[in-house]
Amino acid sequence: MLEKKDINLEKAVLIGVVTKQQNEEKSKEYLDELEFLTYTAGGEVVKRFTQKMEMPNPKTFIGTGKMQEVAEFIKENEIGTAIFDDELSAAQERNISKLLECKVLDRTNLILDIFAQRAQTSYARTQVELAQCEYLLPRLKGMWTHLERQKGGIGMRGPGETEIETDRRIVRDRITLLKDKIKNIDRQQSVQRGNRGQLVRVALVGYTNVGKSTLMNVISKSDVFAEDKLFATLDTTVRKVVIGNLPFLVTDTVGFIRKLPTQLVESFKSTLDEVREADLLLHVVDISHPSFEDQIASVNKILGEIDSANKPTIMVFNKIDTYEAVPFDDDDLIAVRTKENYSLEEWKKTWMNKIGNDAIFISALNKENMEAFKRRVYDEVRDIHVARFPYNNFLYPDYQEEEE
Ligand SMILES: Nc1nc2c(ncn2[C@@H]2O[C@H](COP(=O)(O)OP(=O)(O)OP(=O)(O)O)[C@@H](O)[C@H]2O)c(=O)[nH]1
Ligand SMILES: [Mg+2]
Repeated sequence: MLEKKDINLEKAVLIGVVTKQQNEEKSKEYLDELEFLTYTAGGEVVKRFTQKMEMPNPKTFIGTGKMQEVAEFIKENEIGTAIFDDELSAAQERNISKLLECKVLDRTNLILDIFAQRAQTSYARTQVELAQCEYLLPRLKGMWTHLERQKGGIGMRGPGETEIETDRRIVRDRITLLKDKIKNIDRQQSVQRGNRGQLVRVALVGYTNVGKSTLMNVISKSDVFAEDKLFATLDTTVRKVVIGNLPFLVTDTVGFIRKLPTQLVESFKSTLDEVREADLLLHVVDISHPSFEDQIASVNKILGEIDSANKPTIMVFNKIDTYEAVPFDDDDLIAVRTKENYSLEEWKKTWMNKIGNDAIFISALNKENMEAFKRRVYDEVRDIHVARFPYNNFLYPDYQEEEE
């Protein structure tokens, strides 16, 4: 078994950079998200360090002066973990560990660990372990080179090499085994999927924590786990839903995140098949989140990676109950009105207006606007259904409000 990194992060510091591509505001947003990830993993952020630089330092991520400052803070405040807001190379991790003398994690580590903690079924656990192995494999060499150097000299190179090779082989064998295991489960699942027949399939997709599972529970009267932490859902749930007299299947699945580690996208491929095989996507967005537009872009990018970018999609803007515009001071003649000052009505007139019918505004929590949502989904599902079974067209008249 692969050893799971023990993350008992009571006290952590975050370290990020401000670069040309990533201004102060963006950097703050990213660190906010990193803090939420840390909290989800079970940690508490005591302090954030940022440094302005052209680009991250290839040896130590941030500069040595700044690193000294971090090291002192860590010592004085008995910090157990330093978390970097990007993927560190093996060499960077090694160098930094020496300087900081505490556990050093990067964004990918953190996400992998949350997935490991949250995986409930053996299927999810297998997929996470595969991602961990894939993350580890290219780093094994780095883990050993400094030992080799210490041993050094003639005649010592052999054993060092052998150890790396042995370790690599163990991890590679494990990867093969895990892939086989996943393939077996996939085979069983595709049989199950075959049994579901020809019903239209709708998949809930979106950034993590936007309310997919909450919406799933509302429309299918089911009880999927929803929580105000990241990646509450790892396993896929499929429910049969009936609107009007029209039955279809709805899938709730894992949420996406900016820079989702590629190893995870790879190993969750079969979970994501549910999305790939769907007839219609409901792209759920948390409109109350300050960077919801970036989140939409991240989700679209991942949808592209799994060949699902061009599916019929309804944008579901959720959490309208907590949407709050930053108040704009009309008397301030210097201030420029920006997106964060937009009211919901102003937002609706932006690019959202262009997608017209395909934008729905709801609160899954308070069940606001659910009738409009149901009508829109019904119409779309009916069109797909009718195209598939032209002969029972007459069965599905236009949507009529359900009597409560
Ligand atoms: N205010 C408000 N909160 C909501 C709404 N919908 C969901 N939430 C809350 O948002 C948090 C996340 O909800 P989930 O349904 O778990 O989100 P998810 O998209 O399934 O998240 P992952 O499974 O982690 O990807 C929970 O605390 C919900 O109660 C809403 O319409 N308004
Ligand atoms: Mg969920």
